[in-house]
Amino acid sequence: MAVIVQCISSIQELVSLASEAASNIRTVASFVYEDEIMKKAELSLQEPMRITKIESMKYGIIQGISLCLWNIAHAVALWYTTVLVQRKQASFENSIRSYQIFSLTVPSITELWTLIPMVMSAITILNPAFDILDRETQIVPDEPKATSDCWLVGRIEFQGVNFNYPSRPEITILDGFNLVIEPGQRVALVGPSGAGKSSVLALILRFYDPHRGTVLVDNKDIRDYNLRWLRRQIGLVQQEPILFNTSIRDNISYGSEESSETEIIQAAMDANIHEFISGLPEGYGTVVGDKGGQLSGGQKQRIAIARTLLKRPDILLLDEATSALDGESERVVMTSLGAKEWNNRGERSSNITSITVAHRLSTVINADMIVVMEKGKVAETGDHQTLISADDGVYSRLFHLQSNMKD
Ligand SMILES: Nc1ncnc2c1ncn2[C@@H]1O[C@H](COP(=O)(O)OP(=O)(O)OP(=O)(O)O)[C@@H](O)[C@H]1O
Repeated sequence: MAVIVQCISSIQELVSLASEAASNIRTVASFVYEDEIMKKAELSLQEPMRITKIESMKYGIIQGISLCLWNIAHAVALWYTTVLVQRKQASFENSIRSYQIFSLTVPSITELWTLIPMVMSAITILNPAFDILDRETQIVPDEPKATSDCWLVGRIEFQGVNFNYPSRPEITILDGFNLVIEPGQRVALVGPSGAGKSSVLALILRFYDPHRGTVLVDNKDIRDYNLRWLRRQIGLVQQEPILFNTSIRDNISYGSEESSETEIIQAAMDANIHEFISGLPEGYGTVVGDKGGQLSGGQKQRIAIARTLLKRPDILLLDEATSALDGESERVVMTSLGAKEWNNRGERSSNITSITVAHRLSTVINADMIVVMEKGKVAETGDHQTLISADDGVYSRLFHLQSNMKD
């Protein structure tokens, strides 16, 4: 059984290698790595080939032996039938009847025997799938009793949150993390790479639950909300937006299919991408290609922002979402995001709460509050002016470093 598992894992390795190489073909080609990929593919096929050869031989031998045994049994049965008839110990009629039953049933039994290895392989292949299906999720996505009938003002609070990823329990990502974000605040999370900024966003979206401490939204433990409903109130735009191989219109209205053309255009305008789309021969009907391959990084990001704005979230999370935009374009997008109120929905009178994770500090100077993170903790908070005036502060140091690099 172990050999079958090994064979399957080698084939899975090959499939993932091939799909990874195909979807990253530009990187592969630019590093002239095609031959290496082929070598790796051949290498990963060697073991399944060796196993398949041995298994085929075993199967052939079993088949041969069973066929041989069947023919011998056939001959013995025929011979014994003749003997019984000659000795008048059985009538000819009964002997033929018994022989017929024997010759019809025995091949089926032999056939069953040869099927056993195939059945065992099928069970081995299916077992991991059943294990996944049987796995109980710790975060219930659709708890009917959980809160889902309100709208959010967008106050977020982290109370003494300790967090580590389940795959690396020994590494503490957030360590006694405390933060209060008031409704409508535009907050920027900054700090060195690996400080835990994106992990903060992951906890707000409840991709994970904290190990210790509480995340509160509108003063209520995030675990008391219906998860699907909560995620519908939150908009997330990531650095690498996922676009589908369909029209720009469908990509923007993804998840908000009921939106009108006017609303789609307004979202595109807010994301500063309407002008570009209008200039295309097929406008909003332009198909963007596989993973948005026919668009630039900045255009993809702006379409993703438009898609999120159309969702009209109460809380907006931007994880390096404007990193591919030029300064002017970024300024326009950030200004329009800052002014979002959704008051045309008649439900909000204040701005939406937004949390932006950014490396380029020039993009966060207008934030209401800048949170500087270091090693899973809040190192400093304040607005740009306050933080820049603390000469020995982390923010001040990072800001001057980035300004000097530009000069
Ligand atoms: N899914 C995951 N499983 C295990 N560890 C992870 C996972 N995602 C992130 N990490 C680890 O958690 C730590 C914090 O990552 P996080 O992405 O939150 O940092 P960050 O401050 O946003 O970094 P960056 O600015 O480089 O994006 C890192 O050390 C990272 O390796």
